[in-house]
Amino acid sequence: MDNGTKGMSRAGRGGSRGFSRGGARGGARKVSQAGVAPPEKRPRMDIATPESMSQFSTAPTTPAEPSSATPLFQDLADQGVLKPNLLQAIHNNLKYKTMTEVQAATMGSILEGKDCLAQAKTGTGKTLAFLIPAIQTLMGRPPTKKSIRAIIVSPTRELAKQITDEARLLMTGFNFRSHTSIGGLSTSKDQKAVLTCPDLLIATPGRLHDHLSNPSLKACFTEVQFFVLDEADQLLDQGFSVALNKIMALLPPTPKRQTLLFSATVPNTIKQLAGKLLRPGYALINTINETDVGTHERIPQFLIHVPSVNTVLPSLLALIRAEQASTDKFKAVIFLPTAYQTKLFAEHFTHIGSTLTPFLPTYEIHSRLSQSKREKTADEFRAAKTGVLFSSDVSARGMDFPDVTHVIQVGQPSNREQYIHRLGRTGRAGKSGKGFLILAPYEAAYLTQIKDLPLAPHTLAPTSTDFEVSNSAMSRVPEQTKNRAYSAWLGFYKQQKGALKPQALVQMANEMACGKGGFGLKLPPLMWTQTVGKMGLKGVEGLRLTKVKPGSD
Ligand SMILES: Nc1ncnc2c1ncn2[C@@H]1O[C@H](COP(=O)(O)OP(=O)(O)OP(=O)(O)O)[C@@H](O)[C@H]1O
Repeated sequence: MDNGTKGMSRAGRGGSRGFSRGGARGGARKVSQAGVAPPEKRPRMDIATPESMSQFSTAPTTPAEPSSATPLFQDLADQGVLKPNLLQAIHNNLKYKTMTEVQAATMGSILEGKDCLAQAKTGTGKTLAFLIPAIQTLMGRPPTKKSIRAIIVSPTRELAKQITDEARLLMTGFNFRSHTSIGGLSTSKDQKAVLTCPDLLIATPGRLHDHLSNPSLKACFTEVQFFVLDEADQLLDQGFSVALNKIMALLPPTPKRQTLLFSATVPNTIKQLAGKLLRPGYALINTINETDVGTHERIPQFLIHVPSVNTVLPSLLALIRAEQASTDKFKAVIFLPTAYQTKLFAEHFTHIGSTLTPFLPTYEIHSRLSQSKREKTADEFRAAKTGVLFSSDVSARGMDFPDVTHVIQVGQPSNREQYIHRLGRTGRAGKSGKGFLILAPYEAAYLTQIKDLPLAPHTLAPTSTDFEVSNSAMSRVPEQTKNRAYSAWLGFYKQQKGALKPQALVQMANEMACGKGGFGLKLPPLMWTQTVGKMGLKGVEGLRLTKVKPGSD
């Protein structure tokens, strides 16, 4: 538990960054230059009716149209919708004067009390678009009982912490308390903090559900006035939907509670669901033109097809070398499909980064690390001028690491949306960036999911030195890491649409485990029979089985 006047590290660093090279501000300026922007350039906004729920309307009817040449936070204060002391806090604590396009498009409606489903590209300031109205809610009608008044739900722990930092910075000078409730932290400490009814609670779904179902904490949730799902499509999707449904059912019903859904990607299924969660008359706002794709034009995207599973690592090395040479401050996020592959790639690169000139430090974030380690690494990478962060999807959404020059996705993302969010870790707040996707032949089916996105083919031939350096680094990676990465690889690819048949999949995994350019093992790792059964690979030739659970011998 912290008071709102403390702890402002991340957002403070981001506080003076502007949208100087186009991007969101450029977009917003287009709206206002002509007084009223041409229809295709305007954010699509509508007041939803049940009939209009399945699509975003083109009718710009909300009062959030910017009124000056560049939409300013001051405009909202002049219209009487933003409180003057909150405007001061935005100016003084965040140092922002200009609204981004999504902020200009949504905040009028939200500050007037409407529910909202908002879609805007990655890195365009959606967090403040819901945080500012959240804080204004805290400044308004006091609750009749002591209660948490605003809740923000985030799919990942790191994002929850980041939102808390930004909220605390904005709340500096106000007497509000916030608390972050996330998995991986002491439950009893967390419960004690929740029991004091902080004004603003930022939580991950599992922990929030635990609190809501705890009778001793029930009283703290009686007057929640403001409820946000950040990365709403992910929260309402299969993995989280059960927890989310329970959360919604446990929150005391009140017609006065405002609910907001925000994301850079909103598939149609989620638009339909929104109708059930939001009150009638909610605002649908989409700042992405119908003809546009969900990625930024200024981030060139490249596709690298590697010829085999054992050219992935040397190709990645060749790519890092080439791209490092092309920029002063190479700062990359490299996404892998699973936690254990992330660990393997990070341990492998640790032995390489130190040999490069200039030295490239390695960072690693995934769910197999302790929460404190995850947070420490996120903070270190945020502050880093250069380096390579190997990450699983825990950093795919929302994370705002400053000045990331490259996003490299190694292996297929779990779906189309995840590709867009991962790419969005670069080119944020109007900055430039570059994206690469490295696919092996067995991943070709994934391309149908992103066929409309502008990926240009990129050829890359790793040299014999790349192979040598990669193999030598791999020989120093502990065998346990390789064994786990092998099993995780099989588990991930077995589940993917258009995956190889089981026999071919195991053969590919074995090639990776023992082939040159791969893990360099003498034999494929032993697999626990129960794991093999769960993966649906029972009886597949080529697997080496053990009845002993790994790690228990
Ligand atoms: N009005 C503004 N002017 C300048 N910079 C801003 C403004 N609003 C937000 N930013 C900065 O823009 C960056 C991206 O914002 P934010 O993280 O909210 O993006 P997002 O749209 O939520 O991205 P994602 O879809 O990846 O979650 C942050 O560093 C934030 O501090």
